[in-house]
Amino acid sequence: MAYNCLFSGVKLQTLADASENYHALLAENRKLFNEIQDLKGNIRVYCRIRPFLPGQREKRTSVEHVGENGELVVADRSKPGKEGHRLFKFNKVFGSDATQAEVYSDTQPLIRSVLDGYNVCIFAYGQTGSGKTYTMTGPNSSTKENWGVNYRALNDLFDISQRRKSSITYEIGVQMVEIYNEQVRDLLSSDGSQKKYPWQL
Ligand SMILES: Nc1ncnc2c1ncn2[C@@H]1O[C@H](COP(=O)(O)OP(=O)(O)OP(=O)(O)O)[C@@H](O)[C@H]1O
Repeated sequence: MAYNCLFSGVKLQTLADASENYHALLAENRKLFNEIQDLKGNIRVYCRIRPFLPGQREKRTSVEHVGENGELVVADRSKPGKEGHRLFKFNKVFGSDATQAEVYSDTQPLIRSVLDGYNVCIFAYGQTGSGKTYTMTGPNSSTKENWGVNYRALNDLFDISQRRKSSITYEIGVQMVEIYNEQVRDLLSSDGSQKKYPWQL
C-alpha cells in the first residue's frame, strides 16, 4: 500500500512537470512565432492586380512586369521608352490570376498574433472598382473557396480560439462602420438616431 502511494505520487509529479514544460514550450513557440511576424515587417503592403472585366478593353497603361521580389512595372503606351515606365515596390504583388486563398496566405499568420495579444489592422485601399470588396469580402455568390480576407480571418479567429478553449477564454466583438463623405456611420445600429458617429451616450 505504502509502495502504491509512493508510486502514484511520483507519477503525479511527472505529469505536473510535463504539463509545466509543455506550457513553457507553448509560450516560447508563441513568442518565436510573433517575433517572426515582427521581422517580416510591422507594416506590409501588398498589391493585387485585378483582371480585366468582361467587355473591358486594355487601357493605355499595362502591367509590364511582376517580380517575385514585389516589384511591379507599369507602362504607359503613350509615352516612349523609359519615360513611360514606372516601377513600384511592394512586399508582394499578386497577379490577376491569384486566388482568394493565395491572397490570404500572407495575412493568415497575423490572425494568430491577434489571439496572442497583438494589435492588427488589415485594410484595402484603391480607387472605385479596383477590387477592394472582392478581396476583403468576396464575390456575391460566395462559396468557401471564394471567401475574402474578412471571412477567412473570422473563421481562423473562431477556429484558433476554439482549439485553445481549454486554457484561454476569448471574448470576440464585431463593429462595422462606414466612412463616407467624411462621415462615420455605425452599420450595425438598428436605431437611426444612433447611426451617426460619435455615438451619444
Ligand atoms: N480579383 C478579381 N477577380 C475577378 N473579378 C474581380 C476581382 N477583383 C474585382 N473583381 C470584380 O471587379 C468589380 C469591382 O470590384 P469591387 O466591387 O470589389 O471594387 P471596389 O474597389 O470595392 O469598388 P468600390 O470602391 O466602388 O466599392 C466587381 O465586379 C468584382 O467582382
